[in-house]
Amino acid sequence: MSTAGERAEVRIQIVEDERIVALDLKQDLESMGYRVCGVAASESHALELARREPPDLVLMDINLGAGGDGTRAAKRLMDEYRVPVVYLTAYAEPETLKRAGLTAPYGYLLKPFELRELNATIHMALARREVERQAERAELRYRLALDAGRLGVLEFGASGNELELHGHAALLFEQAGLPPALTREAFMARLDAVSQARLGTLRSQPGQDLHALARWQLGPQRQLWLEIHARHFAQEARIIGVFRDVSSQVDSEAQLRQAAVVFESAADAIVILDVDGRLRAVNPAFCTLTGWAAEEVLGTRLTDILHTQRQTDLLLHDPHNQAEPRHGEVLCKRRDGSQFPAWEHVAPVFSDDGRLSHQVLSFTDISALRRAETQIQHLAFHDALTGLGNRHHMDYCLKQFIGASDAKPEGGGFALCFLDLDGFKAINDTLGHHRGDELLVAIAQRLCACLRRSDVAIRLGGDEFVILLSQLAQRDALLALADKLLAAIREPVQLEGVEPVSVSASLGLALFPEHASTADELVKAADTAMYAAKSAGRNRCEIYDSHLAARAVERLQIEQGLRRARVGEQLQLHWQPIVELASGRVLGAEALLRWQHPEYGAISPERFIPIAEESGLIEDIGRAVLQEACRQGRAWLDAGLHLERIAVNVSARQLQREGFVNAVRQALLQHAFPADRLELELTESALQTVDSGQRLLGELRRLGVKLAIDDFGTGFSSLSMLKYFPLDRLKIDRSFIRDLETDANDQAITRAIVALARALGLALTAEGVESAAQRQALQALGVEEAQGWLFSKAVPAHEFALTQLQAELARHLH
Ligand SMILES: Nc1nc2c(ncn2[C@@H]2O[C@H](COP(=O)(O)O[C@H]3[C@@H](O)[C@H](n4cnc5c(=O)[nH]c(N)nc54)O[C@@H]3COP(=O)(O)O)[C@@H](O)[C@H]2O)c(=O)[nH]1
Repeated sequence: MSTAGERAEVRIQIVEDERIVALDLKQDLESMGYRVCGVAASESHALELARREPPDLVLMDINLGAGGDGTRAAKRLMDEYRVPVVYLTAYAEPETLKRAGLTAPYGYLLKPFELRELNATIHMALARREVERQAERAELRYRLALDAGRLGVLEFGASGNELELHGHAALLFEQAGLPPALTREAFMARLDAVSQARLGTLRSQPGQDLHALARWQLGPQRQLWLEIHARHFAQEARIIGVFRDVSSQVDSEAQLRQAAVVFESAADAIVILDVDGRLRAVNPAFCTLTGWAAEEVLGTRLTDILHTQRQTDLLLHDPHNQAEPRHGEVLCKRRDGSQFPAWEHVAPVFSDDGRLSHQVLSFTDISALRRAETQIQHLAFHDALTGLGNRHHMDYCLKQFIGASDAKPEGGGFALCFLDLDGFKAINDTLGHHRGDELLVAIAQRLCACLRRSDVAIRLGGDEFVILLSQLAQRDALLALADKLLAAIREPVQLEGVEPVSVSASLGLALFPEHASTADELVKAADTAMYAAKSAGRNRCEIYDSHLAARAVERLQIEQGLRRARVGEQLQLHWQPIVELASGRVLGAEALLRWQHPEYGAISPERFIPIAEESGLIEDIGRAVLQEACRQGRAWLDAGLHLERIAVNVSARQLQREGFVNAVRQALLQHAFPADRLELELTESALQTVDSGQRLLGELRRLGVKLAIDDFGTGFSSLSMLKYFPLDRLKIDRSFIRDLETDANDQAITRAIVALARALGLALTAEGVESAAQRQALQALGVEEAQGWLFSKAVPAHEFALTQLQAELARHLH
């Protein structure tokens, strides 16, 4: 732009409808050193010239005749091209002056004027325009600053309630749904209390500045953070402030602070790597986990200090695969060289231009997890008590053994030994589960001591063990090992706080592939053989053969049949008389159970009673036997058959069952049978298995029933039990009676039992008397009562009653 001092530069446009006047004026101007850049005679021409080359000033005639209105042209030139206009006119009446005044002209010269007046007016106009231009530029800079900083401006008086808002303030209020025109109070009401107070105080502090970070309530759920810088301009008595929305900045800072806390206090190690893989920051957890101090590792490469070079570790840190977050297990090493497994997460950080700038790596030590997994794995495959393998382990090993055997048809066989402890339940029940567990652990150790490394010992549960014997298909070798195992198990075991105990075991052996083609078949075959060993008297080993399988099937059939059989139906009580030897009088009768199977006919109690005991069915059967015996006893009494007693066998399982005493009481009450005419026969071994035998027998005694020890002399119990248990009678086992007339030992034992019974005040009955010689021998030894086939086998109740009544009748007749 030209200035008045540099006239050659000042471009002036003339707008004059009278051509002569215009030319004169042009000459005058040029003579004064101005450049006339255009002469127009009309409104439109003037605008067209200005559009082509905007002048520094326009000298405008107001009345352009047909060319239009000079004031209208002046207004458009100012508005559209920011060109200052000076009116040169002959008119000065009020209406013209008013119209011209509305266009805010830069000068108004009445024609005729002198050139020096014109020159001075031009000078003043240009000078004013220059000042305005500077103000406009300042305004632009101010606008630009407001825009760039997204600043709002607020202005209010030291008194009063009006508020002016400029800049980006309006945008804010638009967001809040507020009208752009707000009162000062409405604005202040949304500020937090502290900022409200400070801004309020500023009104009474001319010349003071305020810088505040204020919370401004935008809506019920939303608030903005405003950074406000305000000043009290004393002269204007106004407060003007600029403010900007710094909410996202405040939020970011809060997030940064939170992130810093997370970084510092996280339990996971966190490492920040630059693009070269060098450590730029580590958190305290990193130092704790690895043993490195931060200053020792910053700047080093991660691979130099932390990771072992496993394949998975390398994959996680592949430089060609860094754009995606990734995680995986890695093996880390500590400062001292020790290693630990870790779960690592790597996340890339990108700069604004999308380039990878850093990587954030976090990891956590998963040693404890891995240890727990190993432990769980071990627990899943091992017995927690003994440490031997469990059923899963057996299944797994059997698969392996069978696979190896199939791969090597010649000589690849192996054996499976099924082992069940004899009498373990009694020990568990009498000494308690802790001692039972101790015993199992000791047995497991002994088994292992007998085995080779390639054999596998398993505890299936309870007192059942399985041993897989690799490449051992020779029967001799197997039996030798079985003997070794049996001997090892028999050795007394010292348990804590009690006398040493001895158990035996029953072993069943089956060979693969000789006896089975699958794992299940093999286990079943060995189980069958083990049962055979148990049935054959325990403490022995049986090798599987097909007969055993047949017996096992038979056993199963008996068990199934027993489940259906009922006392009084298929199961009937037979009665064997108990005789006074001197007179031959029948004193009583022993109830003996008989089973008439609808398909297989009569099944011996020696066969089905042990199965009923093993399966637990004896508990219900025994209860029914008691009921039936009492019912029958009552019926005989009512019929005039006055037996001194009836004897009923009671098995160990019945005694162990809770409520046995009640069951006896109920049977007696239900059938109104006198308690003192009922004698319960218990074996020595049954007594040993009952936890509190003394108490139990005491309760039975208090009911009034009699108690006899059956098969006396065959059990393992000590004689001291005779002293402790409240007994009434001993029944000499028939094994001592069989050869009594000829065998001096049997005589000596029987004599000793007679003496013992007398000394303890116990009654005595001999069992299994088959011959008159045996009867005499017993009488000679002082035995007064007996039973046996010599007198009668066990017979049905009606037959027994008939015989007794006939005998009584005969006695009466004599
Ligand atoms: N818990 C229960 N056990 C019972 C019950 N009924 C029987 N049993 C027990 O079954 C075993 C076998 O009994 P069984 O085949 O009846 O044998 C008994 C007699 O028949 C037999 N006996 C009797 N006299 C003679 C004889 O002169 N010679 C000879 N060879 N045998 C004879 O002895 C058995 C009597 O046994 P015991 O009980 O020991 O007196 C047997 O153990 C029965 O106890 C029942 O209801 N419950």
